[in-house]
Amino acid sequence: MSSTRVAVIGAAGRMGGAVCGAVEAADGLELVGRFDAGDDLGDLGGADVVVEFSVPDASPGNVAHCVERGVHVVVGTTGWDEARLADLRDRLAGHPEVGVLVAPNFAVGAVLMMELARRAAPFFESAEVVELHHPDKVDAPSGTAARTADLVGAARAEAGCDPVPDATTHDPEGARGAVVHGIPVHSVRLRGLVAHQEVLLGNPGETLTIRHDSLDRASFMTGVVGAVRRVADHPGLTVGLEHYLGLGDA
Ligand SMILES: NC(=O)c1ccc[n+]([C@@H]2O[C@H](COP(=O)([O-])OP(=O)(O)OC[C@H]3O[C@@H](n4cnc5c(N)ncnc54)[C@H](O)[C@@H]3O)[C@@H](O)[C@H]2O)c1
Ligand SMILES: O=C(O)C1=N[C@H](C(=O)O)CCC1
Repeated sequence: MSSTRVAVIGAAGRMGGAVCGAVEAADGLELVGRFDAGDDLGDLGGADVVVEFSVPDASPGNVAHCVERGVHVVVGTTGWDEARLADLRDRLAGHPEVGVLVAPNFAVGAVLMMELARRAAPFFESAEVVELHHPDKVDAPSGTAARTADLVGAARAEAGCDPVPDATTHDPEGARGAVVHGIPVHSVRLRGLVAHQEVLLGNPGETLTIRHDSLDRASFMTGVVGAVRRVADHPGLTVGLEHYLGLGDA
């Protein structure tokens, strides 16, 4: 059987570099292109699948370039809000054979953390998300935290839960953090960290904390390589690796 040709966009970055190594080490995958800022993407090195880990403002244009050329894309870059996803869905309608996976986190433990939080949140009065990352990260809150808050907020709304209780009336410094889908989200940036998150759930007399730690970028590689192998079998847009793992809603 012939190998799958893979190109990486953002190849000079922390994730892109790790992905290039993982692709080179994987059976049945061949690394045919490394692209970074300022490069002409051209024919993408003849790739069947592109892995895209760049920056939020560049990612939609890079993905559009791939889709227009009929190339499947595995996207790890953050910043894919509803408006950007809607534009991508429209673009894919003209290329129904192309598969694109947009996943805020490729670590299996993080995927399970989000799924467990989604299921648990309607059983608790309070829910908050704390994400902790290395200080070279440019976006806040993290894509994982935003997605977690979205999933938790939607599950609570569907179950008819009240808003999370919060008596704060005076917060001149914004200490209560961002609010995503009704869920407070707090971002820590600390030298020494990689990528970590806690989902805090509370009821009278009890709390439940669901925590995930990526201690090394190796944690993302099994998910990325698995997605490269599967993306052609999932035409259209898929948001979240859980859908490739048999978890989550359709
Ligand atoms: N989904 C996941 O599992 C996961 C895991 C880690 C990081 N991320 C996300 O991946 C992205 C990259 O993270 P990182 O730590 O590798 O960042 P990084 O800054 O190390 O790498 C980003 C790379 O993108 C390049 N770049 C900038 N503009 C570009 C353009 N127009 N076209 C092509 N490349 C361009 C930069 O030069 C750089 O080499 C971030 O959005 C981050 O949040 C996602
Ligand atoms: O290191 C990063 O940057 C990460 N970004 C993703 C996010 O924003 O959720 C995934 C975790 C690591």
